[in-house]
Amino acid sequence: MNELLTPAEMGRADALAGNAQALMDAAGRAVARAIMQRYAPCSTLVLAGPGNNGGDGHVAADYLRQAGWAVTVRAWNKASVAEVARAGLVIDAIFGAGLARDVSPEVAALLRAAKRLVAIDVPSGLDGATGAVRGYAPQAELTVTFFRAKPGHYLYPGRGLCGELVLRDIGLPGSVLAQINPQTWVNGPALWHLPARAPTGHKYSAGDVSVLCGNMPGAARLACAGARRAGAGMVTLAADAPFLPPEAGLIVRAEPLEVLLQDARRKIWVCGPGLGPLAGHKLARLIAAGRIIVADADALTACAGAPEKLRGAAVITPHEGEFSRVFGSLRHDRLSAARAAARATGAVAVLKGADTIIAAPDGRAAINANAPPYLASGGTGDVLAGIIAALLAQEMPAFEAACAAVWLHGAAALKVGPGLLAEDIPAVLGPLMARLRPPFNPADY
Ligand SMILES: NC(=O)C1=CN([C@@H]2O[C@H](COP(=O)(O)OP(=O)(O)OC[C@H]3O[C@@H](n4cnc5c(N)ncnc54)[C@H](OP(=O)(O)O)[C@@H]3O)[C@@H](O)[C@H]2O)[C@@H](O)CC1
Ligand SMILES: Nc1ncnc2c1ncn2[C@@H]1O[C@H](COP(=O)(O)OP(=O)(O)O)[C@@H](O)[C@H]1O
Ligand SMILES: [K+]
Repeated sequence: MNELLTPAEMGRADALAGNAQALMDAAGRAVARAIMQRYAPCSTLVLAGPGNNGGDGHVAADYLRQAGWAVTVRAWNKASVAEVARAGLVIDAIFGAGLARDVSPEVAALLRAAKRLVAIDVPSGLDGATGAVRGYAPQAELTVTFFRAKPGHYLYPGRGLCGELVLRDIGLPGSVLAQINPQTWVNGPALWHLPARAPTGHKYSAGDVSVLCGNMPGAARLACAGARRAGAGMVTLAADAPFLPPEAGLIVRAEPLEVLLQDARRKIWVCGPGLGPLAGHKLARLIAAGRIIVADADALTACAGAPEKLRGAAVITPHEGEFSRVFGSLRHDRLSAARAAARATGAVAVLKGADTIIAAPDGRAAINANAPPYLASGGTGDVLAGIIAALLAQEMPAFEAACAAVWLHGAAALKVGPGLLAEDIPAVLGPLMARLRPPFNPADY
């Protein structure tokens, strides 16, 4: 159920399944049930559009009436703002997957008048492929969608407009997915497996991560803490100058980068957090040396307007500001922009934010949905870069490593709770990862 289907892919699923009438009956019934489970009977107005979304609305009205509800159905172009405003509950069945252009000001005025609104499939005006609003889209209390959710249910602003999202099975067989071959998922443990630790492993076999340290050493140290707690066997803070670390166990090397690169075991590098103006030069050096690189923060800023300089990095982790600096301003379709960035650089692109997108150069993409808003706190991105590096060091493929790290980062933040500081995240990673790793069974070895 992790797959996300664009409206176009959902159309193909419908066509492959065939029995349109039965699907519509199941969809309308699912909407009526979801409403009856959450609301007391009240004067209900269905705004029905010209396509199948409107058809679902008619069916839902029939089921609600059978249950004794007072329901009026109005065609979307016949309803008045006044009757919408009077209704106790409005069921928005105007446009769903067939939204083809911006909604008109007249439709927007109708939807705006609703006091309480339940959306069928999507709030009308919400682009299911991108999460963008086309003209206007109302705030729903509840959105009932069918078979598989859409990217727009998980991407802001759409995610915020859906209210509670309910996904219902309507009898469409999962086997149609084999023909559609969806390439977008909600991020979660079903997409990746954390590597097992061999009982005979040593610190280098669990992975060696080096973190470049520059003029803001706190950021690099946070990345080190993330990497150490996410299971890297050896983590080195590569400082250019002698540096006294307060935490025991953090290995600091003050040799020049060229000297450190002579050690072939130093395969995985975090380049960027707190690195300062030398970040561009150091990134180029690491790429030339064929290292596996997580490029973050200052390394991204050093590539402003020059995404080709990131070719050779394994994972890039821009927030929206850094992304815009490198790739140009982000418009309404961040999912496509992240995919294009991954294609252009050959790196897995992690576009960070409330709805972090992880995109692979081959077109796969995951949208993360478990991160609480208090994760937005200085330094949490540095910790994330370290977690990704640690999972790369444990030989997870780049897309899976980035997805797993983003999910663990969000889950860790939830576990810490409000008031979180970046340095709280590493401490809770161990127990979280222990639950997800394959069970350790000596008999297997
Ligand atoms: N598997 C599933 O999930 C199932 C899904 N089902 C349901 O089907 C829904 C999709 O149905 P759908 O394809 O008929 O499209 P829908 O959204 O009703 O709109 C199309 C109409 O709107 C019009 N139109 C578009 N934009 C407009 C605008 N801005 N302003 C004005 N008009 C606009 C467009 O006009 P046109 O562009 O052709 O001029 C066309 O007439 C889906 O959301 C779900 O509810 C279930 O029934 C069964 C299983
Ligand atoms: N509203 C939000 N909800 C959930 N997570 C968020 C939100 N805003 C930002 N984040 C997450 O917080 C982290 C911030 O990283 P970043 O912007 O690099 O900050 P820093 O440079 O201070 O480490 C990212 O993982 C991002 O996905
Ligand atoms: K709708």
